[in-house]
Amino acid sequence: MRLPSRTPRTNTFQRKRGGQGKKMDTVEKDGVIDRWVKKHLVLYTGATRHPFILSIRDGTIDFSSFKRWLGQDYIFVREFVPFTASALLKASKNSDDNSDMEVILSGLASLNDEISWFKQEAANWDVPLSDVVVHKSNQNYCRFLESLMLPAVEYSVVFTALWAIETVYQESFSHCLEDGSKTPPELLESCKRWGSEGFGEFCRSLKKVANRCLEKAPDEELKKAEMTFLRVLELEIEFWDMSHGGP
Ligand SMILES: Cc1ncc(CNC=O)c(N)n1
Repeated sequence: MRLPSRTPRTNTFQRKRGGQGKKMDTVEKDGVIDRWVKKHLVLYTGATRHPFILSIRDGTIDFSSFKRWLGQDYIFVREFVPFTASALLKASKNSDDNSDMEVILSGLASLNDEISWFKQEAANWDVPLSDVVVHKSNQNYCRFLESLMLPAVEYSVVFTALWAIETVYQESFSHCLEDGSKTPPELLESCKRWGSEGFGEFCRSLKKVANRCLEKAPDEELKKAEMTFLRVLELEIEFWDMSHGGP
């Protein structure tokens, strides 16, 4: 199978210049993150082009799957808040760049809106959030987040996870908004939450921070961060499987 080539939109330097690969010196060198995405492209594509997402994009999604996802994701996002807060705490202690904290803080602020949005959306879809039974895949993912909140976990590892978790959603939901997609109108709001250009910009900021930390990290830490990236991809796939009605 030939995998689709990625658009050069991750290349912010080139984008800002409005260039289409004019001169070699305008092409930014791949950072650690891009190298990992290329190295693990099959797993990455598995997480960002999952059948659940493809069924939203082609309009064949079963709304009961969407409702299952909604209830489970609300639980996940509640756990994601303290995880993001733990990243903020590490940024305030370890970071050599003051703007890191602002990037995470904007993420926390949008999580505040997101929780309200989930409550409203659940009410619209008649999903009672108070009696959602947490699915095993979700439990595993939440437990993994908890393990990353421990003080001993390095900042670069936490940031890699944060970037990967947000980016899987961004790449997935933006795919449902592209020209030619047949996303049901009822689901457009959800897709825009993560698929919008604003969220894309946020993910690029996360990536810059992650790359900067990883470039300075010793080999051992780099290995840990790469394993964490892979684990996030696996957990995201399991989360989609669960939503899609898988095991
Ligand atoms: C399972 C999962 N992964 C990533 C996200 C996106 N981050 C915050 O909303 C999410 N909501 N759920």
